[in-house]
Amino acid sequence: MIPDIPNPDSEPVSFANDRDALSPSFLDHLQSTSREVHLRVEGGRKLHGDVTLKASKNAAVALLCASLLNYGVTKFLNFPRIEEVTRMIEVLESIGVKINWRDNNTLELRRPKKLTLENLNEEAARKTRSVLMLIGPLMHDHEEFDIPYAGGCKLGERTVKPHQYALEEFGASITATDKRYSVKVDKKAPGEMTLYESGNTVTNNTILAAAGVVEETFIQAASCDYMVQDLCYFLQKIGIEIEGIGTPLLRIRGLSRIKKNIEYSPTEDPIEAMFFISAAVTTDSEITIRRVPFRWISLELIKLKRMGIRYTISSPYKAANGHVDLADLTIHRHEGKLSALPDKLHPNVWPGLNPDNLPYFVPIAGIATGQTLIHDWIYESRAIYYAELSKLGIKVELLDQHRVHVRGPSELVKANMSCPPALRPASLLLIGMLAASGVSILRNVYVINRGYEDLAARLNLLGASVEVFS
Ligand SMILES: CC(=O)N[C@H]1[C@@H](OP(=O)(O)OP(=O)(O)OC[C@H]2O[C@@H](n3ccc(=O)[nH]c3=O)[C@H](O)[C@@H]2O)O[C@H](CO)[C@@H](O)[C@@H]1O
Ligand SMILES: C=C(OP(=O)(O)O)C(=O)O
Repeated sequence: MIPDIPNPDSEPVSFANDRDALSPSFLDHLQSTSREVHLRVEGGRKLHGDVTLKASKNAAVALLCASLLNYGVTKFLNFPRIEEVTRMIEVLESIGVKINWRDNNTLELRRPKKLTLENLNEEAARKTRSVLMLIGPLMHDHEEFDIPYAGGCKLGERTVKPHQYALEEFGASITATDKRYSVKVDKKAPGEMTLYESGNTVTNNTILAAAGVVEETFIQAASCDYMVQDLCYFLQKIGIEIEGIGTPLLRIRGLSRIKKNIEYSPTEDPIEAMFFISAAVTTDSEITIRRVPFRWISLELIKLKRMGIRYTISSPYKAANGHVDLADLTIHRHEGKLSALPDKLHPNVWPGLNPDNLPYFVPIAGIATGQTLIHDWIYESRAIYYAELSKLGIKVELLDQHRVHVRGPSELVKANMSCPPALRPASLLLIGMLAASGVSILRNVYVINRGYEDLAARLNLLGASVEVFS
């Protein structure tokens, strides 16, 4: 019988009505971090010039967990210096991994023979959902261990069941005791298995478990999203056989021990690309975004084109990992000639519209003529945060906890606001503030810094005026 394990994210998000959900005191209450860094945004400026994308948070955290499989030196190039990576580094260092930044974006890691799991930094671990992906690699050399409840964006209930069910196939039994997952391992090879959900972190966890099994594992209903592909390319480089990358059917033949000195460059972030696209469109600016993994946002680009956004794409070239096609994307000015899509916008697992890119359509819809229905079915309460944009003048009507109507065109106005405890919704406020004339204040931006490196400086190079203060 499968033990029922509680989900830490099932706790706090239940809203009596929209007004409760949007009140500043409620948001302040939800804000969990003590690192108080704020932004002062002088908005209403046109952006210009070009910006180069960084690698993604979501591949980076999976790669950090994967580095535990390697007893040699793992060197990651082009690695993002973001809060989420810092939290995972704190966790890995606390269990004995030697980690150094060799230069600004080169990270070197070497695990010890024996990890000191009893010293695991719980405070850092509880701030990220990615610690769940430690279970897959740790299963290979530990029969019993604990992982604290995972954190991450607060978006309503986020299930951990798929992780439990998938890892059970490899012989892990996971129970919850005192805000921790206790894992007991009696290792076995599942052969063929099907994931309970095609989630990204669960797919990565399963791949990391399969990477230590010498028999072939055939995984069905795998996520084929970008961070899964990046993880697979890294694992291939350290000697794991993987077939089916970019498809829901993965065949993996692992190794019992890996000791290699290896270098790997994760791919540029398709979600950061969408952040800059949304910033350019909302401020009606022309900018060039360099190193865009454009095939990972092809559906997003088609939707934008149908709304009237004009863009040009350079000839493709390869990412540093030699696998992913990149191009430079120029977003042209629309001069107010955008129209709402007649059909609803909704996310899906790849190759659908990326769940983390959906939010960036809210400000865009806000300046387009007409009404857009945005249906965020993936998360239980992320749509509630979209209504925060109404404080910046965008007409967002919350229909229920998953759906909003956005009516445009709107004139954006300055505001003084706190970040909600979710990365993409918080970054929407920054986009709105860039477009609103006058000085806006965005308080406590830790949640944005979880996923984007040096955003204020990079926006300022594009002609924005964003000052960081604490
Ligand atoms: C570190 C990392 O990579 N985080 C990403 C990852 O989180 P992660 O993979 O952890 O996402 P979750 O497991 O929380 O899944 C997100 C939501 O989608 C639902 N769901 C997912 C798959 C599915 O086939 N059916 C389904 O209903 C889940 O029940 C959950 O409510 O994927 C999310 C969805 O793209 C992204 O927002 C996160 O940025
Ligand atoms: C939901 C997100 O992240 P996480 O899974 O790390 O909470 C996100 O990156 O938008």
